Amino acid sequence: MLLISKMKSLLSPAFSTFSPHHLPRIKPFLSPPQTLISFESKSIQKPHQLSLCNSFSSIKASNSSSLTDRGRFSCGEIHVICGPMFAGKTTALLQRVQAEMDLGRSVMLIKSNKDTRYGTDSVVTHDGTRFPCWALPNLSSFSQKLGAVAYDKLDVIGIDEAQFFGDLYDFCRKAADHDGKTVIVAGLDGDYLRRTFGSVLDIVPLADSITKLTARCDVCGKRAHFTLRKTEETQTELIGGSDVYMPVCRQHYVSGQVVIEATRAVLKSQKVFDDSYVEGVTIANQ
Ligand SMILES: Nc1ncnc2c1ncn2[C@@H]1O[C@H](COP(=O)(O)OP(=O)(O)O)[C@@H](O)[C@H]1O
Ligand SMILES: Cc1cn([C@H]2C[C@H](O)[C@@H](COP(=O)(O)O)O2)c(=O)[nH]c1=O
Ligand SMILES: [Zn+2]
Repeated sequence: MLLISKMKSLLSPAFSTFSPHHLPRIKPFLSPPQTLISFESKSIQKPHQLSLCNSFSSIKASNSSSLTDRGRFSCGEIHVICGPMFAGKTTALLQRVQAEMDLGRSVMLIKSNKDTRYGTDSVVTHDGTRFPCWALPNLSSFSQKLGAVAYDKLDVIGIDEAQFFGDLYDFCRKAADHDGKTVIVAGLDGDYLRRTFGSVLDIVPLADSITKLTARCDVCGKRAHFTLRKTEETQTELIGGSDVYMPVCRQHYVSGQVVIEATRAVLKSQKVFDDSYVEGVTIANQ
């Protein structure tokens, strides 16, 4: 009974779901990443966090690595923004990050260094809005690169192109559960074949909220849930924009895949033919 009543006292009101539509429009930033960290800013504890945090504060007090240098344990959160390409995932991430900054929270943005389309110092949306970031090969290097003191003072970590980070699960779990960070993750849930992409879906069980956004089908204008690859390449990871990919509805994904797979097959058999022709010519010339 005691245990049940203690558990009840730990339960806070239901978490509100993050909806990017309720967030203010962001202003583009052109300053270097360091300016995103406001060391003077106070971390804001939302009411729904208080009972849980306070209940654990005595346990956490014995574990100095769980305490911020502001002298108290702060609960973290994980919010996932997923969907196909061109759905506005990066836009929503930047809006959320801007909203956190407006609340005086210190923020840093990370993206994968695999995507160098717009350089390595900014997250850039498809319509050109920019925000300074660090481009990293993995997430585990982040706190070390930032340094323990700066990491401790950081409230919010935004991650773009999350599908490219193999260590996403471990990073998010530690950052939210142990280090008290709010982690906002944007990434593709599926690849061009609609297979799960990287670890984005693995963090769903860890998350406070999941937002799946949709784009507009490039063919018919209906809601697009999928990304069609227009080229013959078949590797999972292939950096590109509208030159390589288009957002499509289910109907146009299915019909588009038929056409593209047939084209890929023709190009492949053509390549086999060309290669054997070149080989034959080479042998004949020897
Ligand atoms: N088919 C498209 N090709 C190019 N740009 C598009 C297309 N559809 C939408 N966009 C633009 O992309 C913006 C969303 O960009 P972004 O937030 O970077 O999306 P995501 O991160 O989901 O790929 C939209 O506001 C729109 O201006
Ligand atoms: C579908 C798909 C996409 N990619 C790459 C293409 C882009 O570089 C990024 C997605 O960027 P966005 O911000 O979501 O527009 O991922 C890939 O490598 N493989 C795929 O199957
Ligand atoms: Zn369509």
